Amino acid sequence: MDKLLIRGGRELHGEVRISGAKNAALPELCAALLTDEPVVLENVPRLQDVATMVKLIANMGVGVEQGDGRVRVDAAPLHFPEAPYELVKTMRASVLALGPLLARFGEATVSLPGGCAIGSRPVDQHIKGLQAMGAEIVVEHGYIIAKLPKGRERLRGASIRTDMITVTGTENFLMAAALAEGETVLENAAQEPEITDLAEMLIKMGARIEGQGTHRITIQGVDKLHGCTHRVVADRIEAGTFLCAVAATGGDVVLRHGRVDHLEAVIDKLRAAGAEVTAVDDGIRVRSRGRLAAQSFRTTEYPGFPTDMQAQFMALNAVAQGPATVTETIFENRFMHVNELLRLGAKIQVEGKVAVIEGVDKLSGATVMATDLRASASLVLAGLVAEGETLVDRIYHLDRGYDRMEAKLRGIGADIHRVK
Ligand SMILES: CC(=O)N[C@H]1[C@@H](OP(=O)(O)OP(=O)(O)OC[C@H]2O[C@@H](n3ccc(=O)[nH]c3=O)[C@H](O)[C@@H]2O)O[C@H](CO)[C@@H](O)[C@@H]1O
Ligand SMILES: C=C(OP(=O)(O)O)C(=O)O
Repeated sequence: MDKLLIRGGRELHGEVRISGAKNAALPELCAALLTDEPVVLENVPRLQDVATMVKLIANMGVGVEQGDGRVRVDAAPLHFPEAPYELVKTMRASVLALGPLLARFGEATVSLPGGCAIGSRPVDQHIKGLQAMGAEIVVEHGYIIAKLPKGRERLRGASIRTDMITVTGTENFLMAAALAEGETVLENAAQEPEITDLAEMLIKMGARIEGQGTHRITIQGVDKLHGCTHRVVADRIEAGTFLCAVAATGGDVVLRHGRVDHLEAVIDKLRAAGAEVTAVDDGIRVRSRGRLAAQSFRTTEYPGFPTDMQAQFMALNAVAQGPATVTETIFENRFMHVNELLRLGAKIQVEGKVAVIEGVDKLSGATVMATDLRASASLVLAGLVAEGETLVDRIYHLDRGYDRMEAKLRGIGADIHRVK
């Protein structure tokens, strides 16, 4: 099993190219299932979840060609509208196949994604919303089995208000509603940039959507969608991770393609901590010197502080000056990195949803174990600032969602290597 060996204590300097967003590429690969014409996605990140999604749709009979960050999807030959457990178990985003399959074929069988390290993550809201659109859904033997009632050819538009804001739920409804009969109104919709990017792609395919980027999205269903070429939006979480890395280690780095406007909550905290963050031509520049001031924050839905950045900012707080509280409001079990940070010498106490961090002068390298995607990134950041060697085990979690992270870090001066 691959591990990362990091020798900490180096400043980071230079330029990093931010890849396309995992959390946009995954729904967009599923959106390509909505049409029998070819769809080309550009700027697709090279990471394990994308490979899994490609495998999942290829298994349905879809033609997929890949190369140079482009993926061409031809869903005309799709004949098996199913997502089996073996492929779904490693990636919750597989549930995004449900809406498009149901909308185009009137049936779908998708394995329940199951719980994962960060929380139980049910999909009840996805099911409830699609039922409101006329689907008959049962959950049996670990599968969501959905179909249209006899005599119906299309989903019908509906007014859907979810109990909480759900990102992939909103995406499933957007894709399903694009081909439904009549109008769908999504109240309490997620506003993440990945939602807006998906909506823009669907509009290129002929969908009629208004209100993306707000809590109320209206979709007028159309009979047919066509092919398109779409460039995946830059990954704000990858950019945020590099921002925290440079802020914590010190240095001066430009994140090419990074978007300041998608990271305001994180950048506000970095500036308050003492890092200099500015918008530059097609990118973000971050400069940092000396010890930062620890920052308290609560994770909330976009445009609030993203839960997907909580672990990385916690690593920065661990070596900053003063106390800070971090409150995780989205997932019930997203402090798995804390015990590993403690092994590096951090001082953190967790009480329910709140972690209290007392910044220490230095961390010291040790062997630590990654438990989920962003926890892994947090441990890498901690390793970059720790004295001596840190070995991060189980980095398959990191590979799920980062495009060659260690190569990018090496490119700006980090001493980090993949070892067996
Ligand atoms: C592939 C992808 O885009 N993943 C992102 C997406 O995950 P994902 O879309 O799975 O996260 P949601 O926005 O759905 O989850 C928000 C909260 O709602 C709960 N919930 C959600 C749906 C449902 O049917 N029932 C229910 O109870 C969840 O357990 C969680 O507590 O948004 C999360 C929150 O920003 C991010 O951390 C993930 O990186
Ligand atoms: C939790 C994440 O992803 P997923 O929803 O794919 O598990 C993430 O990107 O941090």
